[in-house]
Amino acid sequence: MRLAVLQGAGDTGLVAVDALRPEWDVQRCANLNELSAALHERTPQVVLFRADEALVPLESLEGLVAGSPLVQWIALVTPEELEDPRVRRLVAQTCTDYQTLPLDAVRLRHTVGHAAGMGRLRARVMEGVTSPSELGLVGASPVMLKLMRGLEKVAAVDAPVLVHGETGTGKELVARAIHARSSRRRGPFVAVNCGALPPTLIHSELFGHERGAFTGAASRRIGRIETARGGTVFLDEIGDLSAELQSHLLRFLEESTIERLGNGDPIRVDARVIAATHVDLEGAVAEGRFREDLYYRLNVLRLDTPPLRERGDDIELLARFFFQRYRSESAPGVRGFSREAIAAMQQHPWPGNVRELLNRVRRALVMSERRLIGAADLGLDRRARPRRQETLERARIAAEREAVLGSLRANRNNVTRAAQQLGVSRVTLYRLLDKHGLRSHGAAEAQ
Ligand SMILES: Nc1ncnc2c1ncn2[C@@H]1O[C@H](COP(=O)(O)OP(=O)(O)OP(=O)(O)O)[C@@H](O)[C@H]1O
Repeated sequence: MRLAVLQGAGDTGLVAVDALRPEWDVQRCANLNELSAALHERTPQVVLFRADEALVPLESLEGLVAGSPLVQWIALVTPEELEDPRVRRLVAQTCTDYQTLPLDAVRLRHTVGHAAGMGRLRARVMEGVTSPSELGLVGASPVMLKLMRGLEKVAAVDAPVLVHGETGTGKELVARAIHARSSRRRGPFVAVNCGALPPTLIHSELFGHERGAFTGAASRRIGRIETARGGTVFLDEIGDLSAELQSHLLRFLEESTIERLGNGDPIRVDARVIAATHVDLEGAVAEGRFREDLYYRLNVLRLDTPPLRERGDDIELLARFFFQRYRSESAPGVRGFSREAIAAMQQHPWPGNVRELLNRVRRALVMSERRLIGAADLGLDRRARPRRQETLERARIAAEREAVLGSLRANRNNVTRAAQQLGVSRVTLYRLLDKHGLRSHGAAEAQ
């Protein structure tokens, strides 16, 4: 069995670790980079680490733990270190067990053996469920694990898939993961954003055209669906396709043939379609904007990417993951997130989902001037955000403006009559007109 040890500064008690040999194949890691490499290359079942801030920022360590859900982590701590609430949290929330220093060889052997057993048990529970990180997806929340299970199932078959979810929830990442786990993984993965191109261009983008098919078509062009031959084509924002393109796509799904613009001959193409949408396609069908037959054809295998606000602790996991990924862009010395920043992230509604989180963390990495990224660095400082009272205030101002405008309209811009109707003096009404920038409405001139 394999064991990795992240050594601490001035470590004592490593004799006890060495005593685990030869039953355990022990690898010593001098720093976080070495441990990270060991996790990828040798996949140890158990990691022993010193919760030693001098060696490694605890936040960074948490990020590493998050990325290796099937490894059992055992903290080696002094009783004093356990007095630090951050150490306590790390141990309680992420570790299988802990040992107090100085190490006792017998107790250590028992603990790592027990952790290895726990690891096997956990692996069996997770059987058939690929860990999100293995797919490039970070997350351990129940909604993400459900998505993973669905992803495994759809990857095993070859039918079209519909991925539905709010913007920035990882639909493309999910599509890539399906492709990577499918029998087509050696073929190409071609992504097209159907909403990003004007209707005139999207036709030839998807299906290609022959030379001279339209003015400006100087040469033949192979469409993206054809380019995905043997692989997967990912059609993002499928709800934006025109009626004509919807029928071409339906034909492709039913007959596996396409026609290039300017040439009526059907061309056989073997490519799997994964479509994505952030809009409710059922609604679009009801309104006649999306073909019902195409919808049913796509909706056979459907996955929903959950909004970030429903992923609980994944928010923190993802933040630490992005922190690690973009760390090199940061000012030196930035070591993690403050507790206030974590709390602000938990409370934020994340309308832009994972993409928004990624952007906020990246920006904070560049902007932060302190050791720990604060809520303000993430743009989530509650003091800087409008408070509820101010929102109410804005609503009152809007209502006031509406009332003034309505009364002026009803009284054909006669200020005297409007003032009477509103129950204020003319002077007050003029003040209100100035306040709301309504003098230009012609009201002031009308008496
Ligand atoms: N679970 C995750 N783990 C790690 N990175 C993620 C995860 N989900 C999304 N991301 C990252 O967030 C960004 C947005 O993801 P992606 O482009 O897949 O979202 P989308 O739902 O397809 O967005 P849109 O609706 O705007 O097309 C990408 O940089 C992606 O790598």
